[in-house]
Amino acid sequence: MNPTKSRDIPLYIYHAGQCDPKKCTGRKMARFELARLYDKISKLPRSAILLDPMAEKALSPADDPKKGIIVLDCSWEEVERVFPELEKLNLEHRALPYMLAGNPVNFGRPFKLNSAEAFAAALYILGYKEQAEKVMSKFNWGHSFLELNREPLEEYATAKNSTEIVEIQSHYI
Ligand SMILES: C[S@@+](CC[C@H](N)C(=O)[O-])C[C@H]1O[C@@H](n2cnc3c(N)ncnc32)[C@H](O)[C@@H]1O
Repeated sequence: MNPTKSRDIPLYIYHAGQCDPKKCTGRKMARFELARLYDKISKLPRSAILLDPMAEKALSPADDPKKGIIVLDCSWEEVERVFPELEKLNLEHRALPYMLAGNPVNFGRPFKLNSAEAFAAALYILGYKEQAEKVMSKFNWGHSFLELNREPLEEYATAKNSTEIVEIQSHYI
């Protein structure tokens, strides 16, 4: 049993200004006041968790999200160029384990989540399931992302640490 945690975790987006504003999930989250949007790296909070697909360590329930979670909203073609710009901030870089995108742009593609999916997945793994559902409720495909990944998400949420996350992930890849 892994009860859901009640207080919401602060969510931050560094917006690199590379996406189509009409399709951008980060901008939509900001409009609904579910996340704060920044266009300057210097304004981002320190000691938060940065969701980084290239990080060596996987996110796990052992991570402390109280200082918040940051997503870098940029084009997938630019991730290798933009992520190093955030190195100087001393953030906790974490990769999300194997999950499938549920959004129409990348439906069914492993690991390539959009910003809203990345937040929802991280919140779910960290035990903030209600907040994860709230984020996904603003998108008409949001429910399908959670349904598609419900089984691994439930398992990831029971892991003790990053090593266990990688072990669980190996059953899905
Ligand atoms: C590259 S942007 C693309 C945003 C997209 N244009 C949108 O409208 O949502 C997605 C961001 O979500 C986070 N993310 C996505 N998949 C991830 C993964 N497998 N591990 C860690 N972070 C991930 C990263 O912060 C990544 O930069």
